Amino acid sequence: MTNSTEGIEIVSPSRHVESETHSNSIGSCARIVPAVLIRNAIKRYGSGKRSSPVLDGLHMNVKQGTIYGLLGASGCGKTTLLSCLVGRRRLDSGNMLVFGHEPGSEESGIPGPRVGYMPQDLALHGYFTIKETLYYFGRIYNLKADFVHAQLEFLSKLLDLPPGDRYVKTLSGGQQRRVSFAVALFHEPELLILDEPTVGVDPLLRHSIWNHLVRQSVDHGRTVIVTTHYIEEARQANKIGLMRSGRLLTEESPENLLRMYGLSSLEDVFLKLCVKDNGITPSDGATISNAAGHALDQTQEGRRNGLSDDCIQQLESFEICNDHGHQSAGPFPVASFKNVVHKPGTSSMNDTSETSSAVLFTGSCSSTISSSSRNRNFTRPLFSSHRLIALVRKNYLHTFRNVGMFVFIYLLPLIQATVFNLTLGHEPTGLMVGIVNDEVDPSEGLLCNYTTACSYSMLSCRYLRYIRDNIVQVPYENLTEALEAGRSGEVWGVIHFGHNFTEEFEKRQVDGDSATLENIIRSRISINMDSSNHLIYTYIERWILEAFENFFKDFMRSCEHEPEAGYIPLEFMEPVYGQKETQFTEFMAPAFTVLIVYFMGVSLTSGVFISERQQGILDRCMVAGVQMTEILMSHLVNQFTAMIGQTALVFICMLLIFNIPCHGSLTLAIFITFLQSFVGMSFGLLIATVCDSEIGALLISQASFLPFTVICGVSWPIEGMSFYLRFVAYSMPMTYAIESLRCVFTRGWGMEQPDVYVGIIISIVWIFALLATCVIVLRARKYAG
Ligand SMILES: Nc1ncnc2c1ncn2[C@@H]1O[C@H](COP(=O)(O)OP(=O)(O)OP(=O)(O)O)[C@@H](O)[C@H]1O
Repeated sequence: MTNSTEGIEIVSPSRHVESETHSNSIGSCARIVPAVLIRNAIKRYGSGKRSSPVLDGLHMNVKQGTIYGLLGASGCGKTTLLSCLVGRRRLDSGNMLVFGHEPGSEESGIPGPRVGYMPQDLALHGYFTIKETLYYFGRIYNLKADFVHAQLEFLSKLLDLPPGDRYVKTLSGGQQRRVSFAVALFHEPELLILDEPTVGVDPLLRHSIWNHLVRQSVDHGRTVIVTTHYIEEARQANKIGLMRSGRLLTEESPENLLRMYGLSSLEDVFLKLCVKDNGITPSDGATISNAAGHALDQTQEGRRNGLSDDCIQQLESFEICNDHGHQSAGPFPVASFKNVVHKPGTSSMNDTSETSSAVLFTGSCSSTISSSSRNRNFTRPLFSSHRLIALVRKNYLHTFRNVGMFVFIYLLPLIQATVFNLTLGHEPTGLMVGIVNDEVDPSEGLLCNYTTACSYSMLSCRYLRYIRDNIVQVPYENLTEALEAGRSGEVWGVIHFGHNFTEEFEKRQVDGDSATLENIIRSRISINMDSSNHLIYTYIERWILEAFENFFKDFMRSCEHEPEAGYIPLEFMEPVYGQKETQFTEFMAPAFTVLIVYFMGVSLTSGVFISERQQGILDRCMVAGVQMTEILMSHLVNQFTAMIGQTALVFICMLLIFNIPCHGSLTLAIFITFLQSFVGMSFGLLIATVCDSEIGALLISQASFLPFTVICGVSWPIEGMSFYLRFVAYSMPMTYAIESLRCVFTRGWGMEQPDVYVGIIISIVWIFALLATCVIVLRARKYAG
């Protein structure tokens, strides 16, 4: 009997029940291979005293081609059970088989396209449109284009979805849940696992959703496990499992439950069972019969369904067989799935596959199902191109639809490089230095003159003219006043000339080796410095010395003496590498380039799949068959292009805009930088695999910034560190690379130099080590495929 609501065909529950009776009446073991079979399932969260079982000896049996309504109060463990069924969690003990195999095993094909999962969380990308969402999953499942198109139209009508170009984030909660539901239905899986699909859906639509589920089970033999808070809507299920505190109180058809308890509503039945359950302490995990009194255990149920005793024994031997870990050796169902073609009408997948039969039982109950589309072998390659393409495309959309992210990726490195060049390494200017020149005495006519001749006249004034403009000379009347200005921070230092400086200087020149100590003291220029700022102190000291050298040599020249005569016999010749006046910026530039790309890599990747994991998107994708290695690879592909852009921008900024010279091969310099970007990205991925929250990832990446920066010799030579700390410094991922890049930039060295190739080799070793650790962590956390 069929009805129609808004043009959608509604199949009445009565027809559905009729069909179930029919299928159950076939007394073949093949027919009873359950879609889901669970025995004595135990699952705890956490460990130690605080942990209590969420699943507590649960038994469950779901026949193929039926709808199973899983009901229970909030927190009773429904979602946990479903996540174990889809292979995202493992039981602590007990047995669970889906289509005859343990979920998560390769043979089961779950996770994978056999199952359609609608989690409780939305688990969708908000920046996708509805159409893009469904196309995305279409690519993940490798569905044919015409099938995808047809399904999109069909499900849009069935679920009354908003226009396909609406972004998911702009939809109402109810609309979003319907899109989520559509995703679960989209590829027409054999097993549908739906966690509260009808929340926020109006009654009319709920009705058509249920009718669609009924039709899926009746017409297409699909199995549906559905949780719902609307207990009465579960009347349309073939069987209901009433769950409480991690156990099933009963597992029966709605009609039987109502009949057995003589009640008119399932809510009342549930209430009655709960009241009974309060007086019961389950011993070895509550069985259906001991909990409810009236409900049947699986053996009884088997008898009701007309199964032979042999078959029932086989079902009962499930635990024994599985405990030995030899599914194929024992009497338990041994399904061997091989690839089959599955198209709309015949198969919707693009996978190359073949139809085959599957041995379901050994011994007297052996039976085969030929030409069954269920018997597929989902061997998982390391990655599949269609899933990888879907993931890469998704990542690009995420980047380019998110303005903040785009700016972060491409403008931030540019801004950082610009800020670096504008702020670091430049000579300080406007440094106030006090001058106390006791030689000058206007009352006695002793004033500064500006002669350049060979004349011992007011040499103090002559010397001061050689001091760079970076120093602002502030005259003071006397030394006490000037020193006071120094103490109060008005000047960085005080230069003092004695009363007869020029005279004493001349005497010292003439006396040479026989100059007296008194003469030496009177002829010197005394300087008091504020050394609280080391860099400024160093600059002023250097400029004062430099000024004296220039003054002295010029004076000697004006007197036609050899300029070097009488000056300290030290001469810094042309440097082997670089110039005499090499800017600090040039020293810092290679290190800063590495720093920028490294930490951009870390920041970009450290949060990549954390939000997806938090929102349940990652889980949903993995239930769809996506493997963690594919997710990692897709991020590597995406970050790769971002890294190319970032490295190019940083180099353009450094070399072209701020004219930092690169004396070696530019290609080599870019290669070393690029590798460091890769190291940063790998470290970021590791953070993402370890952390469960974005804030945790942010804290780790931020916390690593300062120690890494300081210890890698970015701004201070490693030679200045203590002996043991140097080992730590050299074990950091950036240290050798910075040295290597400096060698290329400033020395112009090439690959033949050990200092260069060691940096490259160590970067590559770091990349492999970090990525391998990622995979290990993901496997340990059960996120790997
Ligand atoms: N990852 C986790 N770590 C620790 N405890 C958890 C975790 N997930 C669930 N739990 C706890 O396990 C219990 C069962 O949770 P579950 O989500 O399976 O219940 P539920 O029946 O689906 O509830 P609801 O109907 O509200 O969704 C709850 O007490 C919950 O707090």
